[in-house]
Parts: sequence; structure tokens; C-alpha cells
Amino acid sequence: MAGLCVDLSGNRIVDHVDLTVHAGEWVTVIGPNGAGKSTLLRAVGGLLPATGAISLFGTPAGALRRRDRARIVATVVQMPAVPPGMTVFDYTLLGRTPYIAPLGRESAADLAAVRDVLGQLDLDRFADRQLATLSGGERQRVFLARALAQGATLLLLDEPTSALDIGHQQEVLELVDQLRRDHGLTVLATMHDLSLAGEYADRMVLLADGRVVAAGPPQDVLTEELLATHYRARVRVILGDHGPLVVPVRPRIVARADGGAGADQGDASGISVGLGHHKT
Ligand SMILES: Nc1ncnc2c1ncn2[C@@H]1O[C@H](COP(=O)(O)OP(=O)(O)OP(=O)(O)O)[C@@H](O)[C@H]1O
Repeated sequence: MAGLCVDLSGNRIVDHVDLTVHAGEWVTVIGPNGAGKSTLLRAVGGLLPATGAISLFGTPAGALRRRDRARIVATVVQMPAVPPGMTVFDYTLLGRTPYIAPLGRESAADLAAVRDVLGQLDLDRFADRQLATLSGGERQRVFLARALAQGATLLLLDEPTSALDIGHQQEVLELVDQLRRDHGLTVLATMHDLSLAGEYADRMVLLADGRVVAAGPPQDVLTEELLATHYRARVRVILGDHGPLVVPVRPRIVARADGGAGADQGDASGISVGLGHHKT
């Protein structure tokens, strides 16, 4: 994309962003809340109007029909609208829409693709459950399943692991990375977990106020100085096996003159939950 701008309600949210993601590459956009990460991803996914140039594997995005674009780009937004009463299987099947003729029915290959992806994401046991009854993390994996079922070459992932426990975060990111290696998938993601982001991305882009303020390999972007400037965060950056690890550190606590370190514990009853035998 070149000179990409997005204006919403008269405000410039994405401001002249130039970014090339090479085929097969994983690029993660980071930045503080409100920096414009989701807006950028939505614009690339064709979900928001933008000015500037977006080209998808050599073709100007504007020249692609909706259906053709959907075979190339799959977007997982943060909170997709879920049709009421829809099961996990049927929701994932929506990912096959670009392959099903208008008013046509899904083929055996479409059904197989859905079963396959549900299995890969450890979701087969939820296939017949209504999406609304799943936990936040289970639902987030279903949103990814729908995108993977789409069989697109470019995957746009907006905070794909925000609701997942640490095990599922690794599982999902490993799966995406494996698909990238096996099928040449290209990934453009946004993530708030900077250590995880640095472990999986080939390159990172730091966005602030809609502008690119740093870009390059994770070790060039995840620096204590840049994170202090743009996130106002106190962090230590440690070099891990697969990239820099970002550890938040608290400011030093100054002891009070009376020796206390915090709230008075004298008569604090707090909250207790359980089967204790309390007198009332
Ligand atoms: N429809 C809209 N009209 C006006 N402003 C909007 C609209 N949608 C988003 N914004 C604003 O655009 C800015 C960027 O929002 P965006 O969701 O892209 O940020 P983000 O970097 O993804 O943030 P977060 O990390 O909190 O998810 C925010 O200040 C937001 O309030």
C-alpha cells in the first residue's frame, strides 16, 4: 500500500501509510490504543473506504470483484457480527461463500474444508453448538476458522489472540505460521502482546497517530526507547530465542515515612468466597 489514508467522521485516522508485505511474509502492526491499527487492517481488507493505493499480489485492489477479492484476502476483525442462532459449523461454512455460486449449495469439498479447519483448531467438538454459547476464547478460534476456511492467500488478523489463554495463543499462532510455511500464506496482523508479536513476525510496524513511526525486524522496533516514547511504557527488553521479549516493569515504590507500604490492613475484611463458617 502506498500513501494510504483513512478519514472517519472528518478525522484522519490513517495518515499516508506506505507498507509492502511480501508474499509469504508475516508483518505485525503494533501501536498504542487508538493508533489506527484496526482501521488500517479494515482498509486493506476492503471493509472501509480509503485513499491511496492498495495492491494485492500485483493487482490494484479496486480492480478486483468482491468475490475475487474474498478469495485472496480473509479478514478476522476484533468483534465480528454473529448471526443469532448460528452453529459453529455453519458460521465456519460462511468462509466458503466466495466458492459457492449465488443461490447454489455448498459442495462436498466445501464441507470437507470446514471439517478440516475445525479439526486443526481443536473445534470439532463444538461443531453443532451455537456460537453464542461458546466462551470468548473458543469463539475467537471460530472466527479464525472461518477465515482459514476461506482459503485466502492473505490473512489479516486483528488481535487474533486477545481472548485466548497462553496455551491457545501459542497453538493458534503456530498453526498460522505452519500454514504460512506449508501454503505460502501472507500474514498482516495487529497484536498487543509485544513479546508474542516479536516471536512470530518477520517485520514489525509501529503505528502512532495513524503514522508509521518505526518499521523493521522485531529487534529494531521493540526497543525500550521506542516503547517508552510511543506507549509511555516502562519495559525491559530481553533477547529471547525467537526475538526480543518485552517485560513490563513497575516503577520503584518509595516506602512511606510511617513504614506502611499500602492500605491499612487492620480491619480490612476484603471479600471471601467459599464454604467457611462465618458468624453473621
Ligand atoms: N467511525 C469512526 N468515527 C470516528 N473515529 C473513529 C471511528 N472509528 C474509529 N475511530 C477512531 O480512530 C482511532 C483509531 O481506531 P482504531 O480502532 O483503528 O485503533 P487501534 O489502534 O486498533 O486501537 P486499539 O489498540 O484500542 O484496538 C481511534 O481514536 C478511534 O476512536
